[in-house]
Amino acid sequence: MDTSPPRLEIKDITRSFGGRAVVDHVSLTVQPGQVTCLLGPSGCGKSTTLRIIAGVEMQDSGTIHVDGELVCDTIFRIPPENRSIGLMFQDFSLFPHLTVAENVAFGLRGAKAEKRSRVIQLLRRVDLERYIDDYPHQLSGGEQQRVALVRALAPSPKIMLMDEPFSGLDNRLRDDIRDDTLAVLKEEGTAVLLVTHEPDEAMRMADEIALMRDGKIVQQGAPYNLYNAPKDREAAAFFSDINVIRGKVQGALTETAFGQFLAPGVADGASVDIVIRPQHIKIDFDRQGRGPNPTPQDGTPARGVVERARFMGNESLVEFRMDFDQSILRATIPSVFLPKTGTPLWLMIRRDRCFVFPAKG
Ligand SMILES: Nc1ncnc2c1ncn2[C@@H]1O[C@H](COP(=O)(O)OP(=O)(O)OP(=O)(O)O)[C@@H](O)[C@H]1O
Repeated sequence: MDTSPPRLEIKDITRSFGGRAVVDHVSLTVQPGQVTCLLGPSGCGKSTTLRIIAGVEMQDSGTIHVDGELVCDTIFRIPPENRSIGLMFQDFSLFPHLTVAENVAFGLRGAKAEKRSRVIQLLRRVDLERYIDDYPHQLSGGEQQRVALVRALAPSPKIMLMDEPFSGLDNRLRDDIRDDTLAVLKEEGTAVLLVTHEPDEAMRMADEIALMRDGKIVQQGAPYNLYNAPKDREAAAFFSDINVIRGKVQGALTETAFGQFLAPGVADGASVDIVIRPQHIKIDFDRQGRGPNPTPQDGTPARGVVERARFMGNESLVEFRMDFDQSILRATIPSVFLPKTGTPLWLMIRRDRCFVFPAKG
């Protein structure tokens, strides 16, 4: 078993502005070669956490360790430039008056020949060696971003902090650059803490996601754990559109139009939200009112009438007005399926893919 300390460890970090805890007892660790994403909505405190680790913002309490050594508490503080931390932001601001080579070499110390060889090695790695003597304005946005990446990596930082580094790039370019960036960071063995508000980006990049809300980390784990076992309704909703069916609990069960659902540990009379993602709703035909033949796993079917159907590219999104309470439920189907408005259809929900949470409010 590896007993070496984490590359980055922050413990119980808190920071308040005007009496409001913007970062509220945040703890996390990142191992070498691991990418951890701090994921959360705008304003939840992600960037402030990153700025504290970088050393440009002071925490009110808590500690930061790198490879087991104290970097910062409320008394002792290693200055930002000595923390072996690379930074990469959305606004990647290369120096316009310096060539690509000079930009990449900017944070490097040592002999000229040595620096040049590290610059060439890195530019070759991101397939940009041919631009070595060009100026940033001669490069596309994606190329500039790759130069910014290798500039940050040039001094071989132990940790890379990235704040929405890809949000300035257009969609298709972004996927390629994300994958390239990830490959380079893994190869260099850098520990990465990446801030993003986009769940897709976090799922694509992260070994581990720390989901943040109102200054706190509410759930932490591998992307599939957060997606498949969200802690609450909001965590489920952060990763995809959701449908919510509310029910009252009696004897640890709740009765709905889709049949009974288990609600263990919830008191009699309390309400629960049954959360189901649109891709886990099954659709069947009406067959002149005879309806479907559900399997035990599908549970009881409930009838709805198509409100509207749209083709989304790789799936169709169908909205139903449900007979039982006139609420709207949304289902996605991975093909072209565009029933006419007013068509009666039956819906079943995949019980193994439902989440039951105590209702709030
Ligand atoms: N220096 C400061 N003084 C006062 N308030 C601040 C300061 N820095 C951040 N805040 C506030 O703290 C909250 C969290 O900001 P932060 O930038 O960390 O959030 P974020 O999750 O990174 O959001 P975004 O994705 O929009 O950048 C915001 O409400 C912000 O206005």
